[in-house]
Amino acid sequence: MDKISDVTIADCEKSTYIKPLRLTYQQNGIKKIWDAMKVHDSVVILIYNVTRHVLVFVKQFRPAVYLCSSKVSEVEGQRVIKHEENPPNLGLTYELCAGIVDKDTSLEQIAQGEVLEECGYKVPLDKLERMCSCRGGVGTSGALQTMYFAEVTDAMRVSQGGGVKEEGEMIDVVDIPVSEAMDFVMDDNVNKPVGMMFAVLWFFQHKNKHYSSKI
Ligand SMILES: Nc1ncnc2c1ncn2[C@@H]1O[C@H](COP(=O)(O)OP(=O)(O)O[C@H]2O[C@H](CO)[C@@H](O)[C@H](O)[C@H]2O)[C@@H](O)[C@H]1O
Ligand SMILES: [Mg+2]
Repeated sequence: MDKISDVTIADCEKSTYIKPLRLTYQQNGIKKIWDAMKVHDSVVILIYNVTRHVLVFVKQFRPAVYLCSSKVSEVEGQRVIKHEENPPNLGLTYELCAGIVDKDTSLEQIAQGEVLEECGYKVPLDKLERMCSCRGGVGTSGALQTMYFAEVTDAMRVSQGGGVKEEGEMIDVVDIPVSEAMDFVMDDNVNKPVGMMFAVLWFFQHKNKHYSSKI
């Protein structure tokens, strides 16, 4: 379990990752205001390890999830989250391997890099199958998320993954047997984004019959 401590909260003045903006516009002649946020587009990858018939997910501490689930206190005029009262697992999530689109390369190349960095599998570009794309956070950001499927084998595992250490990433790779995947994504006690649930359903719809017949 990650040790989280000394959590303070401040307004976000300037960020590389998010930019809050206010739009004014007219809709059918009615004046309106909407507060929106510019964030990076992203890629996510559902990884299926055919050697062991497991789906490969990542587990990490997500500060935004921790913030949403925690009680914020004030200590000497400073907003804080007391880790003694708000256990770090409130912010732990299970997700698909994912990354933001912050480089000027193809989405497939970004996806390939994330699978290697986060999960340790070296996947050829032509093994990345585009699943679909969708909009995230339609009320606030509306960023585009492109989803891929990658079939991997144990032989393609070249490292433990875990994220880019120099960037401070701390990611656990979690294998879930296909036979347990539905129960896992439907478990309300497991924090996860909706995209992960969709991807598992997609897997059962489009892939699992094909693999089951080979076992
Ligand atoms: N807001 C922030 N504040 C500070 N540092 C930040 C930050 N956002 C990113 N970073 C830094 O940039 C790194 C980028 O990480 P990734 O490219 O793996 O994207 P991530 O998986 O977080 O989000 C992707 O995957 C998740 C899960 O699907 C999607 O919700 C999301 O839109 C998508 O970008 C992080 O490790 C962190 O160092
Ligand atoms: Mg990531």
